[in-house]
Amino acid sequence: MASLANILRQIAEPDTQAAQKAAERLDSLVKPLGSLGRLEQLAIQLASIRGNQPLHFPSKEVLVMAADHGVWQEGVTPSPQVVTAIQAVNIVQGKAGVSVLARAAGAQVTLIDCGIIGPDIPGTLNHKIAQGTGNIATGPAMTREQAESLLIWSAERVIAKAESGLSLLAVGELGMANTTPAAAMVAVLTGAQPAQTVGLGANLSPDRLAHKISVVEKAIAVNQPDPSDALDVMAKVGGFELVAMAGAMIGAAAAGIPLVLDGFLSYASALAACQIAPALKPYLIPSHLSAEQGATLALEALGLTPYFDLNLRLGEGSGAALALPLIDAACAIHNEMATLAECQIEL
Ligand SMILES: O=C(O)c1ccc[n+]([C@@H]2O[C@H](COP(=O)([O-])O)[C@@H](O)[C@H]2O)c1
Ligand SMILES: Cc1cc2nc[nH]c2cc1C
Repeated sequence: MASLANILRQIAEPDTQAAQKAAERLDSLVKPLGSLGRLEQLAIQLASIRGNQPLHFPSKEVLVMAADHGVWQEGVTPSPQVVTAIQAVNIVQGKAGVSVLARAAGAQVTLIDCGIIGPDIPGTLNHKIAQGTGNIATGPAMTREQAESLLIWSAERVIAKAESGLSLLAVGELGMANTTPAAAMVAVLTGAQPAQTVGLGANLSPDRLAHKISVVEKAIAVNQPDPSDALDVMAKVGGFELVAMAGAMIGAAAAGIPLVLDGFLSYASALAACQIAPALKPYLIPSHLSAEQGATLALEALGLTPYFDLNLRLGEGSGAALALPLIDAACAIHNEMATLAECQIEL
């Protein structure tokens, strides 16, 4: 296993010349200057990541990280814990929201079991760290060693996939109760109060919100995570799938491929990943604004503006999968539109 420092060293700055070339090409196309709005900025960002390679993403993966959470015991979610295992099966069998949306976008779905309670699940990639995390309301989610080795394992897997042809990665997650550790991570990493980062998750009854906030406050008080040490924050108040997503982000940047974010849980992971590796930021592509309370705060802390807001809060990578056609569209305008000159238009 490589060291984290070694992986971080592989993250290159995006290619400013390629970005400049793409910007010039977009300005020459048969349209009023800038009229394709943020699609143009997206094409420029993608070009800066692709460098000399054609602006095209033939091989896309939606990577779903899944695990269970000890804090489920605190009554912070209405979902039975076994839904994590059941829905993992649905995802790999092509029946879940993310499966359908990824299929429509021409992307493959991979589900990594980082710690789902129960036996190994056929069709998933098994990397169980434990049968769920520790309960963050009473102690750490995992050890620092577990967090670091999972982060590195996840980054290395993405690097290996990119070496065998993967050109674009979208992340997603699955884990009953995981909006609780994610809210704790976002609070600690941004300095916000838990009351600003805790939301209703997957339909928690609003009269249980105050309890969920108190669980996050307790998790922070009991574990005392160090806000300047994202690995400490993830180990103490995070979750296996949240660490694995952060690792995938680091791996994508190290491999020079774009990484599409999903919802609130991916924002929490991105905040941690960006603290560990600030150089990965230019590789991140937001998709949607999650409906979870705290989503705007987390995205603002990341300095990212989402591309769409459909009131989604499914997770699984569903919003990230929905952004893939937008990415193809940004490439297509850059590659296929005629120029003003070809059409004898002078502006
Ligand atoms: O993606 C989001 O923004 C999002 C917001 C709320 C809930 N979820 C999904 O719902 C589960 C967590 O919700 P909860 O209420 O059990 O903490 C987990 O499996 C997530 O994929 C996802
Ligand atoms: C059915 C179901 C599917 C999910 N997918 C992500 N979180 C979920 C929570 C539930 C309850």
